[in-house]
Amino acid sequence: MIISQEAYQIIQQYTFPQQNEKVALLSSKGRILAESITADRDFPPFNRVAMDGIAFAFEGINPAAILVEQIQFAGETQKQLQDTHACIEIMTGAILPSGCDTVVRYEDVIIEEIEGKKIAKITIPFEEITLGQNVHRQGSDKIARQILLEAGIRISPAEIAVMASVGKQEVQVVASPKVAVISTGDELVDIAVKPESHQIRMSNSYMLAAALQTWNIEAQLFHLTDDPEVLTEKLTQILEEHDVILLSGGVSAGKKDYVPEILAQLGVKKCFHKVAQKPGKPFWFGTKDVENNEGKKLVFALPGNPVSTFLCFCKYALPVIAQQKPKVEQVSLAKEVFFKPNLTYFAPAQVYFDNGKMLAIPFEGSGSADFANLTNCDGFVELPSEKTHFEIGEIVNFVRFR
Ligand SMILES: Nc1nc2c(c(=O)[nH]1)N[C@H]1C(S)=C(S)[C@@H](COP(=O)(O)OP(=O)(O)OC[C@H]3O[C@@H](n4cnc5c(N)ncnc54)[C@H](O)[C@@H]3O)O[C@H]1N2
Ligand code: MOO
Ligand SMILES: [Mg+2]
Repeated sequence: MIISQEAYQIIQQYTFPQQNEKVALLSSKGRILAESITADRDFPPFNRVAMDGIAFAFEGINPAAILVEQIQFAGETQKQLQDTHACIEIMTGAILPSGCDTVVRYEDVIIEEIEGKKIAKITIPFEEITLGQNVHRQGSDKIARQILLEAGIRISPAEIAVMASVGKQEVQVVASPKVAVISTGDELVDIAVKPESHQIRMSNSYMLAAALQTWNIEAQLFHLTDDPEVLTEKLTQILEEHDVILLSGGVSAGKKDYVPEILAQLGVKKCFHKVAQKPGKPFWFGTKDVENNEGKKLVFALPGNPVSTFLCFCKYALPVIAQQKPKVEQVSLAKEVFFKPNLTYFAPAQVYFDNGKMLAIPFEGSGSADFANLTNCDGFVELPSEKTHFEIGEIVNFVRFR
């Protein structure tokens, strides 16, 4: 049996077989960028006016009387200032007219009709105006051919905006793994079936598929009975067709817990079986080589008790599947916990903010089969194995699922 930190380290060494794919810009949200994105033109691409008002040449202007020559709207081609002492009315987003270098906003100007001419007068002290104000200079943010986004970053709406602005309609991203979620067990029926008194509906598959969906990863769902022939035949095929396999159930000490043995027979190399933790002690993990790829097929055989399944998925599997190192969150315990066994204890907990501090109330429920208890919780507090009493105010790690 290995400790939780070791199990985590072992799994993080691996990646599923890496491939890239091209997707429509909007479908790239949440994915990992597999190409670098360069600026096709300067940012902004022209001297962009930043305030509605008047534009003029700063040098030699008479703030008390400035002739308004015309208006330059956003989206119009660039206009030209004729008289260096005059101005052009200007709108935010317009290109700065040639001959102008400074913009004063409408709030600081009065424009009057005098003898059929429009005359602007600046109403604030001229010392408050600076040369070039309210002009977002061409190339002041980024310059053409500069790299805007490096390959390897995760795409959020901010990156989508940058890519849209350089005209990227399709984006090269790292392909999501092909994931199989497999429930095992003779006692399980699908949710469409009314269970007999000795049966239960399978909930683990739906829990895992839903968790993957939040990362835009689609999973194919399977149910296999506790029959060595069925397991062998189906797992052979599933292993061929998928990069990541998430099994639940059949990994403990039961007479029909065949999963580890059959995976080994199918060439999945065991990395470990059993982790010194509660829940999820019987967790099994292995890998299978893939030809011409550094990545490996990753097989997570999760213990069947739903809280164990979910903890092992959140703590160990999701970071590699989503290729996202979890943010290390720490919380302060708001309730004391006693836990005797020499195991890392992942206790379900609800978190809330108080005075800028994140507090966690452990909701231990009635154990690793009590998955309804998770609906009150946001994640698991990670309580180290070295201690048996965890006091109020103690700072511990938090594995978040909500
Ligand atoms: N003699 C021992 N017995 C058990 C040990 C042990 O160390 N020695 N470990 C216990 C622990 S801890 C766990 S966790 C479970 C893990 O068991 P398995 O991985 O073999 O899972 P199953 O036996 O197939 O099922 C356990 C439990 O979970 C329910 N289950 C399974 N799949 C689903 C599903 N898809 N949806 C909902 N519920 C599911 C299943 O009906 C069982 O009740 O073993 C202990 N035993
Ligand atoms: O891992 Mo088991 O979940 O302790 O019941
Ligand atoms: Mg079992």
